[in-house]
Amino acid sequence: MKIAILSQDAALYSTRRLKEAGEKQGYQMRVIPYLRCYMNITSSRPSIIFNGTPLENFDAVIPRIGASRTFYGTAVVRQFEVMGVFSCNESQAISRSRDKLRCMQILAKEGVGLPVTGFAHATQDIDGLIETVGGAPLVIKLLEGTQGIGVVLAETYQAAKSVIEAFRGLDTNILVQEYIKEAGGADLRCFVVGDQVIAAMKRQGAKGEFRSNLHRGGNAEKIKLSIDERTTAIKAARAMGLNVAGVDLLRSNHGPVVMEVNSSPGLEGIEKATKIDVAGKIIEYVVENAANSDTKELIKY
Ligand SMILES: Nc1ncnc2c1ncn2[C@@H]1O[C@H](COP(=O)(O)OP(=O)(O)OP(=O)(O)O)[C@@H](O)[C@H]1O
Ligand SMILES: [Mg+2]
Ligand SMILES: [Mg+2]
Repeated sequence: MKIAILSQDAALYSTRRLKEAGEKQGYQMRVIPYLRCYMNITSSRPSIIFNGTPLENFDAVIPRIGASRTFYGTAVVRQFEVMGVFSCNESQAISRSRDKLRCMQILAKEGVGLPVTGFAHATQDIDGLIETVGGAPLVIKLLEGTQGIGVVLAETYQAAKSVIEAFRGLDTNILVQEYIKEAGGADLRCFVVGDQVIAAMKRQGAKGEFRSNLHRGGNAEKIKLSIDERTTAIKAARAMGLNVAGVDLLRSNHGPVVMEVNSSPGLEGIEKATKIDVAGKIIEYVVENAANSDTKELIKY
């Protein structure tokens, strides 16, 4: 079996581990920097060309598309799909999950627990927006933020109002969210492969920090999930149509709530915290499903 890892950087921990795990299981692994591929999209025999040579005879692809590369990255994944190659996450599902708002709308519709959340751009009715999520304290987020940057805790009504006004001046999209104080500055990363959570860790923010991001000085440890947490993570991944997903949960008074579903979850933090061979489990899933899939019959792009 021949498997392509679509990744811009062969030296990244996740890319290296997937390649290594695949080779260890006896498969032919190749890292393809997708931005350097071009495609013949009109031919009746669709192809992808890399370094002057068509990429042929692949049985499966594992997309590791960077957040800022979603458009071109998903186009390459889609091209593999029209060529009949199995992708462990479909291009459609990756695009869907990259839009945080779309993600929450889908999860809400599917009955997955979420923090009470409002979404706004330039509302004049700031009081109404604050009331929607039950008043202060509340969390305000820039939709485009990452690694905890652009996530603000407003403890009082006045602070919330000032921050929303300031963000409104930036002409940007904002999320206003119920503050889950009882989470105690921690979140749970549930790593879903197929219909199972194969590894889970708890990330705890630095002292006095409500954001648990490892980039903000948090630390991670292995954790055992409750059945409710496990079910929520699996349901969230399924609602998004993702076979491999990192689902982030908060432990709230009203049960587990989903903050985010990631379609290219990193392997380093979770493998180091749990000592689980996550890369190996992804390869096993890919091999089993590439063999059984008949992607040629499906129209799913
Ligand atoms: N409503 C909330 N209540 C309590 N804590 C929260 C809430 N929202 C976010 N946090 C904390 O802040 C951290 C960062 O928030 P979030 O994950 O939404 O943004 P981000 O990490 O910047 O975005 P991304 O995950 O897309 O990179 C979370 O991991 C969590 O610990
Ligand atoms: Mg986050
Ligand atoms: Mg994220």
